[in-house]
Amino acid sequence: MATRSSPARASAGKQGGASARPAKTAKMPSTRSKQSVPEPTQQLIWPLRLAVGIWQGLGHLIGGAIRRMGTDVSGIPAEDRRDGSGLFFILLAAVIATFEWWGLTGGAADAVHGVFEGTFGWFAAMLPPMLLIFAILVFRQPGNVRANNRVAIGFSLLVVAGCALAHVAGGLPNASDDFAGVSAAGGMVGLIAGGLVAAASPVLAIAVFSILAFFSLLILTATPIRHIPDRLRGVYEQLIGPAPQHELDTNGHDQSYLFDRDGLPAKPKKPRALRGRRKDTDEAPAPGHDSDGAFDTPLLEADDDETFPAPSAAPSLPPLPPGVRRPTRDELAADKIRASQGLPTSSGAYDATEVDSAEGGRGPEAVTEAIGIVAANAAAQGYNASAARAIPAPPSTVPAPIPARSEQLQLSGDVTYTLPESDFLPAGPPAKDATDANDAVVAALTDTLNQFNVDAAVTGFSRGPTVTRYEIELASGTKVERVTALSKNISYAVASSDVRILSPIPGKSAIGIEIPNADKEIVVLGDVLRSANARRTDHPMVMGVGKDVEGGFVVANLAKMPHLLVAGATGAGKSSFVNSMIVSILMRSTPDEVRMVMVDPKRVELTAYEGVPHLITPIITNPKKAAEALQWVVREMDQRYDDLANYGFKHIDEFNKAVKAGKVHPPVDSKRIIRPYPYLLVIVDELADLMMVAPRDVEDSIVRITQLARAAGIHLVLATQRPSVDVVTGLIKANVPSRMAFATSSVTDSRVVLDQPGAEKLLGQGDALFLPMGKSKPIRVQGAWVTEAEIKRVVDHVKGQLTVHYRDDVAVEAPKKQIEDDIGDDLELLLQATELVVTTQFGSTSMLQRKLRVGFAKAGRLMDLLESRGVVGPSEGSKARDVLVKPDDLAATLAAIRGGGAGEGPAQGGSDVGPSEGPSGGGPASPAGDPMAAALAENANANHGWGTDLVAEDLANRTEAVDYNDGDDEDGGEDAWSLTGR
Ligand SMILES: Nc1ncnc2c1ncn2[C@@H]1O[C@H](COP(=O)(O)OP(=O)(O)OP(=O)(O)O)[C@@H](O)[C@H]1O
Repeated sequence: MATRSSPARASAGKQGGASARPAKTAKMPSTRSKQSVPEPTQQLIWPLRLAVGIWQGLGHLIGGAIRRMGTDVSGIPAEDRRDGSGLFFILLAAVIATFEWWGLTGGAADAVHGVFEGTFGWFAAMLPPMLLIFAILVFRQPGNVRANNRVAIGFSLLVVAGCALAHVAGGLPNASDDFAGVSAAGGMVGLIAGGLVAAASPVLAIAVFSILAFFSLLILTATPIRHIPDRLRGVYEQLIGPAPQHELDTNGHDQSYLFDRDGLPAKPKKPRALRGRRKDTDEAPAPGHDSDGAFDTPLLEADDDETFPAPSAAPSLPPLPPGVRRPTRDELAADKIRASQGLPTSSGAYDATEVDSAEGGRGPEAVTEAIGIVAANAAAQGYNASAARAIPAPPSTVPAPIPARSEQLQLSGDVTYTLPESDFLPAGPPAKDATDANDAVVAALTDTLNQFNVDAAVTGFSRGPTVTRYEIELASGTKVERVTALSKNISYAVASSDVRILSPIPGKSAIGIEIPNADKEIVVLGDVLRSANARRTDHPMVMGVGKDVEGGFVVANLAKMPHLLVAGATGAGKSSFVNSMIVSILMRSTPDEVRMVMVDPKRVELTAYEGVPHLITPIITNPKKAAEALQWVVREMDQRYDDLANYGFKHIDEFNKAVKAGKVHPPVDSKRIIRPYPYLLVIVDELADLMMVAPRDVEDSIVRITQLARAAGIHLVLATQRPSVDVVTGLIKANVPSRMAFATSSVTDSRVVLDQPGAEKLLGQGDALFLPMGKSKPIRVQGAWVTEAEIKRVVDHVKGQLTVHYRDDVAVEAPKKQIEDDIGDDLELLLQATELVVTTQFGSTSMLQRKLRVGFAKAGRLMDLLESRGVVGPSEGSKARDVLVKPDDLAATLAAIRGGGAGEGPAQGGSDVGPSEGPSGGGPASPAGDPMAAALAENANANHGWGTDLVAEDLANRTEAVDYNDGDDEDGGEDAWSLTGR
């Protein structure tokens, strides 16, 4: 390590203190670059300009059509397209086909034919399809330079090998006396390549060029040699059909039908550690062991074959030219224009105004300018930017559709359900591996390290969508603290206050410095769902989370989280995340597999989903009703546990699997139809509103659900913009193991969410720290973005498939009655006490004693009643209690207490979640000594639904047997879950 000296450090070091006088040298390039340089096309004479214009127009026309074919990739920004080149290859293919395939003759045609044939022999006829394939790649993925280069190299080698073999097969003609023979064989290419080797031995030539042809095919298909058997098997299965023995996971989902990024069945996993991958080394569970695998994690990670090339394959960055041009200014300008034109940030991602103020009010142009100045300075000192290389990002997904589900999506009621098409979520612009802004930051960091004589070097960086992580390696004997102590200077050098230092990068002997990109990129949900990670499984609870700092897609299984807390300040990206989550579910699951309860006290965030058949109740906007719905979830959970216990299963997945296999039978005398239980996802998009209304009830329900619901297939997602201890209480936190922290307003809030600082330094707008259950270090991700138009398209499709059937039992059975009775004759006193406590905002028992002239015991009782109604917090010893109701809400609180006291508790008003006139009071008289019958009776009484639909006769029978007291329930029980297709 001590002897390692990168060119960057060595050269910059030699310059010594030169960097101490940056102003003079730095100004020059900056001033120069401000002069308006005419566009290259403007300098051309007009006929030429016209020709260029026509060429580009034609290119865009053809390119646009090709991009819309299959998976729509028309979102590629205009400045990233290479349509002119694509058009060139298409025309070349057309010209060669005209002469070589259709044999156009006479005059110039003969000459052209002579050139092609003379050069490539009869192999010239093979060129058009190759050129056409290459043109399509250039049109559809112009940014994927690495893949395009690979294909170009593959084709070139194939042509050389083909021509050489044709030359040998043509009898090794000689150019001087038989040029016609050369043209009829492998042309000049064949003569030169094949002739040289064949001079030694024709057999050797055949062997060499056959091997070369074979390798060129491997290069073209990006197939490492060791993967050849898998690929062949994949091709075989594509042609003949998959092997029959598919393994099902415990939920009955096919686990063996997994896809790699080429759409072929994936190969078996290899130990990740051996491949030297930079990401976390958690091994995803083997297929078929989904729910009980050791080291289980909610994260889904893809196989890591050639998708992570060795660092030596990394493209070296071009050195910064002297004078440093500032293309990021253009890129930002283009970004802003795109934003203002709604392309592709059409629904507000990175609003143009927000781009302007992204860096502490100075604006990204100022940042870029500052970075450019430092870079110019470093360049003037001989800095060589190629010392630090872009660490190749995980592959950007080759647009491929979300794979068709391997099972027949047959719903109960004989309804065939079609999941939304993959192209409902279009592809985003291709990710960039490195930009000039990254070079400039590398230069600035190197400069800073040199200025402070720290023996360290920037050895690489990995670019994510919003931040880039630069890696710094220390020479031996250099303290880590020497770099971490420079955090303020680094911030200064790169002109960003949002610098985050990771020491070390988990799993690496390197310091990571995360710096926001001046040119951020949007992570589109469609891309995340099409990534190899997401395509590994068709589990219905898998959601697209976003992209990590290394540019890898982050995909997680909500069923394994098993509960998630989402927190962050206003505008940080919570609702966008919740939208991505819901759309992921709608894209991948049927209503028979996943049902949702949505709680949206803000009333605007989730309205788009009203009426989707995955809902079990209309979207709940009233916090009080939400608290009741949570109590229903607890009852549902108990219900499921009863079934698990009665039938002897430990997890709902096993129960469902057994039901699907026909192994679960109801008791002989019952006509109960047992169906699989769907997963139940409960989404609360503002926990604080619920905690304001009924802190104790809500906390109790949440704690009960989170402690037990995993096995019952019930999962909670709690979002809040107020991650304070009164909202996210210790008990809630202890039971919600997975966390998603968006930018918080303080380090205290970050600690509440993550138990560690970090979230306060996030950038907002979807930048987040994701801490899935079982991980100790959060992963920095840029959340996936889904536009309103995409949401609408998916929702319309889903609603078109099925009519929603809400359950009518998601309500509470008179829960407050007992408490209301507690008030007894003290209603007036309680109202006065409420008024007193709320107006003074002082929750003191002795104050009640004095002002209301009551004894200590009475005052204490009033205070307990106030606590039970959420007016004051719990007792804190001798201190006054917290008052939870603001003076503005006094009238509503008094009305609620009055209503409750008069025997019309809030639960009995019109309910968001259905009428509460379900079976009331007392459990049914179950047939003595028959636990199964008792459980069934409980089903019918408390919870007519899920996998336990009862046919009408059965209900009628048991109405007699169990004193079933409400005829309405027969209807409810019968059709609560029957899904009618359209
Ligand atoms: N993943 C993302 N990618 C790009 N931009 C995003 C992303 N998430 C959020 N934004 C930007 O941030 C804005 C605010 O996001 P969002 O409404 O989700 O925040 P929020 O945390 O839910 O705020 P509130 O609590 O006020 O509802 C969005 O309008 C969008 O411009």
